[in-house]
Amino acid sequence: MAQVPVNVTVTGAAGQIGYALLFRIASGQLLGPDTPVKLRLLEIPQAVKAAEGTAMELDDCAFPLLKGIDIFDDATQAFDGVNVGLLVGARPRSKGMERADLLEANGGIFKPQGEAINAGAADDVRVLVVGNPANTNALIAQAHAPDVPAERFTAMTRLDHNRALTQLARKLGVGVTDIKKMTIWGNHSATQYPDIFHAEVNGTTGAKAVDDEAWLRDDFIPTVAKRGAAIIEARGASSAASAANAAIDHVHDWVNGTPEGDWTSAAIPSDGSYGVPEGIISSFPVTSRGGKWEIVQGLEIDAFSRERIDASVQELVEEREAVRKLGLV
Ligand SMILES: NC(=O)c1ccc[n+]([C@@H]2O[C@H](COP(=O)([O-])OP(=O)(O)OC[C@H]3O[C@@H](n4cnc5c(N)ncnc54)[C@H](O)[C@@H]3O)[C@@H](O)[C@H]2O)c1
Ligand SMILES: O=C(O)C[C@H](O)C(=O)O
Repeated sequence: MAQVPVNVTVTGAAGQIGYALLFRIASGQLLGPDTPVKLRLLEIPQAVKAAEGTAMELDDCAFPLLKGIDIFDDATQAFDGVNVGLLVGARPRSKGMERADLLEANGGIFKPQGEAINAGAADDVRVLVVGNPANTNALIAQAHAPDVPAERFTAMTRLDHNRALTQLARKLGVGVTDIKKMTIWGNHSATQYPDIFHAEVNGTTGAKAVDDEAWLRDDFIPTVAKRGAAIIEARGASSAASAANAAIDHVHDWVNGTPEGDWTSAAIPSDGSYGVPEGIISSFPVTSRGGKWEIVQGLEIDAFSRERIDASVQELVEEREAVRKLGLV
């Protein structure tokens, strides 16, 4: 029997991440080679024409799995029947903008999108927020979708995870597939903490294999945490193909499961594990089984890691306070 297509809604579809993402979704890389998809693209009215151009190109690829493309400038319509929501479109920080202004501007996007998901999403909806500040935007959307299980709202730290894998692999002269159990903790921001104490590399830990605390502290952690800014500096635009790639990885693993003997990183609502206050959407080491993320339990956290996890989590708590004051959560 022919499979029913999965509805994938992508916001910010005419943006640079959207352009790198849509073709990979349509080719089957998001959900697998046997799963047909229908794309529902959401854009602001001024960018609908550009989204139409991208849709023409998608048509021209004749992807066997792509069963339809609809374009909207209205969130309620775009999220009607959505199974997978990729919330990419966001308001970037402009010159002179304070953090509270940025959070408020994004509240104007993620509140109505949360409401639209609540109103029309399919029962199995899964949401990945990519648009920055991703963790807190996810929290805002979640707050306005009370009928959707809270754990269906996640934010992307998979790009940070992948960046950390490459940096460590380079340092050790190994392949990225030789490294398992990398972890990103906290916020998708410069306070994030990439943790190699639990990473496994050819029978030892990442930290022991490196055996160089100065490199870890002064090179690895800041390189990973500030990589987004370094890309903007070099490219004159923020990361796009790598961000799209990470979004594909996140949803693919969420739906299909993480490999045995490994884990990944995703920002998911905290259940209080590792002293992270319940409810904030923070990055953890996670596995996915049966379509659900689970936080890896029982890891020993030493003082070096504790300090860094706490700092990033504190930033998330402050962002939650700020959006609470704005009445957004
Ligand atoms: N979490 C991560 O790892 C990560 C990595 C890279 C970029 N990002 C973030 O992803 C976001 C998108 O990046 P980009 O490079 O594609 O930006 P972009 O400016 O190229 O595209 C954003 C698109 O979103 C659209 N948009 C704005 N408001 C919208 C709304 N209310 N509904 C629907 N669409 C809307 C815009 O019209 C634009 O086409 C940014 O916030 C960026 O900071 C996150
Ligand atoms: O868009 C940004 O500010 C950077 C982005 O989040 C990234 O990590 O590449």
